[in-house]
Amino acid sequence: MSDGFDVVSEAAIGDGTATDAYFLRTEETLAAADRNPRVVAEVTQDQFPTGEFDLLAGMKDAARLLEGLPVDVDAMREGQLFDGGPVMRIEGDYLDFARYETSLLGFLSHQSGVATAALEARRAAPDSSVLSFGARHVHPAIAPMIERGALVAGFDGFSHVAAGEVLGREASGTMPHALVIAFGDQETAWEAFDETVDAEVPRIAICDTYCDEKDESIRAAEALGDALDGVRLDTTSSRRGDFRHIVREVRWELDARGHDDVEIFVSGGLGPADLRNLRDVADGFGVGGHVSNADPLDFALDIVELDGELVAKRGKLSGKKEAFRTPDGGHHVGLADRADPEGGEALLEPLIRDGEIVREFDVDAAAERALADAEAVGFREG
Ligand SMILES: O=P(O)(O)OC[C@H]1C[C@H](OP(=O)(O)OP(=O)(O)O)[C@H](O)[C@@H]1O
Ligand SMILES: [Zn+2]
Repeated sequence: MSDGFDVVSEAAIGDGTATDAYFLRTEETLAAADRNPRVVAEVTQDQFPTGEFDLLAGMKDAARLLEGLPVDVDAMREGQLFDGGPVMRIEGDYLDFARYETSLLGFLSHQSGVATAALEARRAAPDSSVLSFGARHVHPAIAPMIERGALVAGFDGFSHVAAGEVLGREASGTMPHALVIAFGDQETAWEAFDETVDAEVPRIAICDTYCDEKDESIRAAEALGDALDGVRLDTTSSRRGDFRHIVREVRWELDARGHDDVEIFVSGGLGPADLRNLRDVADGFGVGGHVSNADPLDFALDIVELDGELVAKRGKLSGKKEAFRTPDGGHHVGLADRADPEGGEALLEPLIRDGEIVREFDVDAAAERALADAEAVGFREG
């Protein structure tokens, strides 16, 4: 039992002991029978298209996990939207990768679920600044995964500092209600923040701690003057009412007093519908739980060829398959050794050859792909 935090180590993930016990028993049993068949195994969520697209993420860690194993892997690129069929295909001797199934599916399922939810929010306010704020809702060890999933979906930033160190990005944010409470009043807290925090950090005052949002926003503008970059309204649900009307009132009162340049950021329980409702009156959003609490997707790993023979358990499709994207944004599944009758392009590309990763990973490129593909397929519109 560890005397540190109850988190799985990178070493356990890397050596494959971050796995379900039955895979180690499977290894033992096959090895004792001297069986180690050559297989093709596919990572799939739905065997056939369902009409609903999801966003693929988590591929960097998945590739890192399989790196060095004597397998060949083909996979879709991160940022690809998909609807049915394989997102990854592994070819090799089964015992060379069997134990990695648990972490492989965990890496892909969780970050893809997060990225898919983040894409819903991103597309709800395409011209606004949208930050991932939800790290507090989840186990700290997975904060980098959450924040990376948000970046793959095109989010503008995130709040978790240590995740930023892992991802090589600066975390950002505003100020908590605790700062106002700890100083005893709003002006003292706002002024202390302005006097203390690095000048590069935007001055965005939380303006809903004790008084009405209009009142505190005007006071923040009067207290900080030109130093104020924005106000954040995080109106608690018991007071929220018509949040859109509140934001418009604050905008009106700031502009009426010459503070047109003070931006309005909103946060607190926001989902895609809220962003659609507020995107023309607010300048930016902090989205937490909608992204961080997203359900993982439901990927499974299935053996579909065994020593060259077609195999599949009930409910799955045998044979090496391909996912195709047709020019009209359609997505369908076919056998990999046959041309696509509808002229679609194959989406799986080399990821690992002889144990070596043959692909770069870039979240900005993934985000570009995600936003373009979401447009092409009409991702969850309306
Ligand atoms: O609701 P979500 O979308 O999950 O986003 C997390 C909320 C919670 C938190 O507010 P508070 O709990 O008031 O904390 P703070 O004072 O730090 O803003 C933060 O400011 C976000 O608004
Ligand atoms: Zn708060």
